[in-house]
Amino acid sequence: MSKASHTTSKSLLTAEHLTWCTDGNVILDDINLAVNHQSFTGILGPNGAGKSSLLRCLYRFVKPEQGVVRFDNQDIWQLHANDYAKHVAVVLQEAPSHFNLTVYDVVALGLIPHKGLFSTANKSDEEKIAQAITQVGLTHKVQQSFEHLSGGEKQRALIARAIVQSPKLLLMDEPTSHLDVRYQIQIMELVKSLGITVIASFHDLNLASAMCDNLMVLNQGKLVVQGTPQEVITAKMLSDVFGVCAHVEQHPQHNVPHISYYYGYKQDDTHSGDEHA
Ligand SMILES: Nc1ncnc2c1ncn2[C@@H]1O[C@H](COP(=O)(O)OP(=O)(O)OP(=O)(O)O)[C@@H](O)[C@H]1O
Repeated sequence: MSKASHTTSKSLLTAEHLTWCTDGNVILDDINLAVNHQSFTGILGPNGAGKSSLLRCLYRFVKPEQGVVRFDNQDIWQLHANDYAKHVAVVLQEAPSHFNLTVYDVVALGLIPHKGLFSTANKSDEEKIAQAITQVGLTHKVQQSFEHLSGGEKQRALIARAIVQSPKLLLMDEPTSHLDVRYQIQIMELVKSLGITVIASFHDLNLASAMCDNLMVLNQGKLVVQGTPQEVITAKMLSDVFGVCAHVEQHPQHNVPHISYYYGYKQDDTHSGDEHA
């Protein structure tokens, strides 16, 4: 279990001593992290731990009080906003309002950082948009109003928009929160297959374990554990950070940690039966 990160030339994104406060409270407390090119990083942690706040600092929505975030070795606050937007796509928990826009229109918005607001899509752009819509399984909804999609369909449309943007870095805040189990797996495998760098927050720890190369666990604004799923997903971490009792074993298909939660346990039962603890 590693508690420190090491910045290397393989890092696309780094944060050093990142601290963000609001209303007199420290929300992110001296975070250090390094995310390698083409890796898939999961951010875990209990409600209120600071996952969304960290993502907001990484996509330049809020400016930290202290510390620096670097993208390709450049301080993100020294970059022109549009230059950063060309390389970084964001999929948030709450779908933005896109009144009167069809699914096609919303997915096409992914072109704006590259082409500007008023340019029209060419043939290759149109093919890219159509392919992304197919990849997320929304071909039958292409002319439907975005506002009338279900929560999961909106999430998939926004992931298609991110695919069209062709970013180097994709940041996602609980990207599977509205997806049924088939689309949770399918969409995460699609995102993984893009070969880009991904950072996503998860509440589904088994999904994160199966999909991510690296995991970072936040607790009360601090980055308390980081490493591979094997290093991070242990009964001790689940007890210490989430306050739950669980058994961790290897997933039968691909040997990553797989959690079974115990219900109605007494505190003394924690850590029972887990060789990873
Ligand atoms: N703009 C803000 N003003 C005041 N408090 C904030 C603000 N943004 C975040 N917080 C507080 O910071 C803490 C972390 O919030 P954040 O949304 O980052 O947590 P999270 O780990 O994403 O939680 P969840 O799993 O519930 O989505 C919370 O206590 C929240 O109330």
